Amino acid sequence: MDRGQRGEPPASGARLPAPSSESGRVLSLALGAVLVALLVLLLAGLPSGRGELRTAAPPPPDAGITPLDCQFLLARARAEGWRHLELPPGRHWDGRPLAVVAWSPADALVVIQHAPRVECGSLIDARLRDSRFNAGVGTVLRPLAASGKPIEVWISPGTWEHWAVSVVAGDPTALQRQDGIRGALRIAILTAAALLILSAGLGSIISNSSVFHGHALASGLLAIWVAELSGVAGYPSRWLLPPEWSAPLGIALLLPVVGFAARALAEECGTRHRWPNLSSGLRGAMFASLPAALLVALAPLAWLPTLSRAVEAAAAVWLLLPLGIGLYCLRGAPRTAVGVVGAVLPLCLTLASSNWDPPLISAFRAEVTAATATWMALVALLMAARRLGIERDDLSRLSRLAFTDALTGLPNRRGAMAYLEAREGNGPLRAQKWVLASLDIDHFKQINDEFGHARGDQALRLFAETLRRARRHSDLVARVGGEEFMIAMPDADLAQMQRALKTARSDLQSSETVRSLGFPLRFSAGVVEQRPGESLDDLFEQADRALYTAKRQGRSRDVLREGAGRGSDRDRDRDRDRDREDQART
Ligand SMILES: Nc1nc2c(ncn2[C@@H]2O[C@H](COP(=O)(O)OP(=O)(O)OP(=O)(O)O)[C@@H](O)[C@H]2O)c(=O)[nH]1
Repeated sequence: MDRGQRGEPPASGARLPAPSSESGRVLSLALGAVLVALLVLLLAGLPSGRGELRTAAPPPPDAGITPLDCQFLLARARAEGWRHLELPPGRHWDGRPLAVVAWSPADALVVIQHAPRVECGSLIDARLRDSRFNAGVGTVLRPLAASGKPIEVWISPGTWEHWAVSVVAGDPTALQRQDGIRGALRIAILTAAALLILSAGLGSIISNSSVFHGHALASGLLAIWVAELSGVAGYPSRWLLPPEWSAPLGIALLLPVVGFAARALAEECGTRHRWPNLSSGLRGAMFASLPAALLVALAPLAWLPTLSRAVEAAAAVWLLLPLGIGLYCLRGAPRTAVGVVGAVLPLCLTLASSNWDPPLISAFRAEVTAATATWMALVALLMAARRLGIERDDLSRLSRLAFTDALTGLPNRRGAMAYLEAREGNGPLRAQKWVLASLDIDHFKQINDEFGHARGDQALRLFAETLRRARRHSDLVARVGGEEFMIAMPDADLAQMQRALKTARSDLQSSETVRSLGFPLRFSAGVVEQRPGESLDDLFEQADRALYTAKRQGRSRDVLREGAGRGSDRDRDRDRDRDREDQART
């Protein structure tokens, strides 16, 4: 018998198995809800298919719109040499009503002139000036087919110059529809970003993991960036940041958004283990993106056009890293690789396309950029939730293994202690009192020596099975040492324990399987009932002492504890010596 272990206090570091991937599941559900909400919003935001033309309405009186002197602006545009476009007759108009709309994520003044009519507005408050167009400065003209004069559009130099203001002319109904889609898209993307913050925040609270804290912060920055980029931050009046911050932040926040996602996605491919230096570099770049964004936001306005190009180029190149890492891990972890590449590629292409401006992206540039960045953040969060779920499951499996005895499948000493400690707390499973039996197979060494270790193992398994059958459903049976077992009965009395032990003994005697082992399987037991105020440590020690007594008295019996006090070390040493003598005689 491995007695040394008997008197030890329960392992204080014993932990219950970790919870399963609950937080991962909650997050997946939350993100699923994000996608559904997006779809619903998009459908609800689309203009109706009846093709009705929205009519112009005066701006609401409380909108704070200062009237613009369009003639003055026209003179200024000519004098300052604003960007000038001409829509000549014939190709663009033929006498039917014609809509002309200018839009851009950045603010700019737009003057639309078809002599003698002049319309003007700024892109920021355009939607308040003309209710027919929500996402840009527009007007509806009815130019005479015979008129030889072109429609002229003047655009002031903007802060995001390479995001050229798009000017479209055509059927008013079609253009209003496009304008409606644009507005719906902007709101849907912003809603997705807001829901991302909620999901990541929820993940932070549930898991208390730094991974989700980071995602929550990045989602917050993403939402501000999307709101500014899409112009939703100025609708119906500015609600997020003062207008002078719109362009600087719309440019600068791309850096941390990309920096965080690049690092998070690269980590999904196990970068930290494979290329620790690269991982540290990405981490450093992620943190550096915050002060870099601040510097860009504080830079003089005149620098912004150049900085805007530089930021987008840097972001596109930066994203090549997770893209490359994702492609590299295609072989080892194809699912993760598809996730990483699928997350990064759309934004990468969108940013890179600013150099050749394909028409579709050009027309919806702000929306496509915001949507692809939100998509990247969404997939990064989903992947993190999935990975954390898998890690938790693995941990849970590992701790189950650590708490279980491999030979018999019973809880081991650590598992038993964790279980008993958990039931000592104030939870609903709290037991008022325990009855404990310490069991030890008699002369097991002899069995091993005579019949071999394999037969010994078989005997241990049979013994465990017999105890399992003899216990009540609520009782704990554990293998706490080599041939040492334990039965713990919550809220029971001594008689119940004695009955269970009696059942086990008679089962062992009558069992054909045990007989086939070729030797009898007997055990000794020390039984104790917990007294008020008695700790589990004390209870174990008392059960231990009772077991020694049972061994000393000739084995194959149960001994209830005698007296209430704890035995002295001298008593125990004396018992041990006597026991050794017994063994030698046997
Ligand atoms: N087959 C097998 N034997 C084990 C296992 N774990 C411990 N043992 C053996 O169990 C025996 C325990 O011997 P002792 O502690 O001397 O106890 P005992 O022979 O049962 O004597 P008493 O307890 O006094 O009746 C040792 O020979 C150990 O090698 C196991 O997993 N499988």
